[in-house]
Amino acid sequence: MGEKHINVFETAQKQVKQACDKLGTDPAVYEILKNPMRVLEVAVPVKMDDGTVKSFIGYRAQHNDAIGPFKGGIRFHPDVNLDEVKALSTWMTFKCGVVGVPYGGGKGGITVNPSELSQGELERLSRGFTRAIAPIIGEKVDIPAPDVNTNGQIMAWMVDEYHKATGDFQPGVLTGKPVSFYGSLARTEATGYGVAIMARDAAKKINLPLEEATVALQGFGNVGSYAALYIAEMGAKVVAVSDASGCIINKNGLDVPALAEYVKEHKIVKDFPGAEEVIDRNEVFALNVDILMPCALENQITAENAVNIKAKIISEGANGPTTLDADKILDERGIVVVPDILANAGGVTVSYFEWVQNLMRYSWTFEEVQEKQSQLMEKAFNEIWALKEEHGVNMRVAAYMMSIKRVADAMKLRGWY
Ligand SMILES: NC(=O)C1=CN([C@@H]2O[C@H](COP(=O)(O)OP(=O)(O)OC[C@H]3O[C@@H](n4cnc5c(N)ncnc54)[C@H](OP(=O)(O)O)[C@@H]3O)[C@@H](O)[C@H]2O)C=CC1
Ligand SMILES: O=C(O)CCC(=O)C(=O)O
Repeated sequence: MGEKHINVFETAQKQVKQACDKLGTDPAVYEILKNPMRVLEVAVPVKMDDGTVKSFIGYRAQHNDAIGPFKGGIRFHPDVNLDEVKALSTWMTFKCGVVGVPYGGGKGGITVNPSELSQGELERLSRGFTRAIAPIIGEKVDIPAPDVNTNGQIMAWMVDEYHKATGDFQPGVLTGKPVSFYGSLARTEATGYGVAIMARDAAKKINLPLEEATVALQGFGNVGSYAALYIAEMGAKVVAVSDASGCIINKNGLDVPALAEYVKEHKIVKDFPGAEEVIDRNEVFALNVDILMPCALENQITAENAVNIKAKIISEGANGPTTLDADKILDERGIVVVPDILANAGGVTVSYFEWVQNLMRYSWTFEEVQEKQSQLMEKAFNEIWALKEEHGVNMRVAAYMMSIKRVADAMKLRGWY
């Protein structure tokens, strides 16, 4: 499934335009925000294990830094392309604005299937990409982090390579690092934890007791696995989980910690012994559940499958999982969508805490970090819910309205328009 032909950068631009129109902002605001301020495309030659050299294309998009340094992950995936990176950097600007962390938006990626690389090739590619983007990143300038198929080890290599390339040891130049190397406790869990908190808050608003709620997730990587673990811990029943291999079901509830252990070892969900049934991965959205958590990639909830959705709440773990047409259908059908720029903002929120700890050379406990994260996200949720009620818009439009106003105010004060 997934409508790859839908251009996600055009989606991002339309989302921004819609909220600018609703706010009645000065035309200059959309004129500035419709494109990233800077985009760098690089070709990274890598010596492969067989002695050949392969050149990989990568990007770093810097959307807007009116509020603070550019911030956003780096994705390694075969579908990475310029428009995708531009869209993801746009979404980052407004995600940071929603939770009020002092950053603008950035995003990077390399067009590569990392599962085809050896560990040595992966390291050389990560280091080569860091050297290529080193001139435009920095602890106070642009701070990358993990995204799809990147992790703490890759962030640690990148900090090391940045140090070698610049002679400047800046552990805060990347976040999402291993805890034993300037990482923050609770960063690995943060995005999924936030997705679960946002689903819980939405359930409260529509009087859906979590203990009676059923949940289905698309994607069981970093975001999906922790979203599932936390929503189960909060009392809901996770009945379905999909990944690229298929969708597993247990109507009595999957044992999520056991599934997480299983996937660590076997990589795929399909053969998990605790499943009652395995269905096609594309059927996950049509299941009879109360809460859906898309935690994979863009353009997954489409006009075609949105009509079959039975859930009352969608908490978007992925960036851009819902197409514009699908959004309209979900809205008309009264389904509460907690938009990506709020639902998955836990990652960048705790990245911010990691960066603050790096700059202070100090560390907080796991509980302190999670407490700070939930406070920021719940505050944002309540503000957005109130705005949605006040203006009669959905949560996505309300989230953009709140965030655009913050960015626009900063741009105005800086004299950009
Ligand atoms: N990591 C973070 O902190 C943040 C991530 N996000 C967003 O969350 C999403 C997921 O990221 P993350 O968890 O880090 O990435 P991971 O690489 O850890 O996991 C991605 C998951 O999506 C699955 N997947 C891919 N295609 C499909 C499909 N067609 N159907 C079902 N499952 C599929 C993968 O399955 P398989 O392994 O079988 O390929 C895997 O389980 C992305 O949109 C990312 O931008 C947002 C905020 C922060
Ligand atoms: O942790 C971060 O800085 C950014 C994470 C990210 O890429 C995202 O929120 O999409």
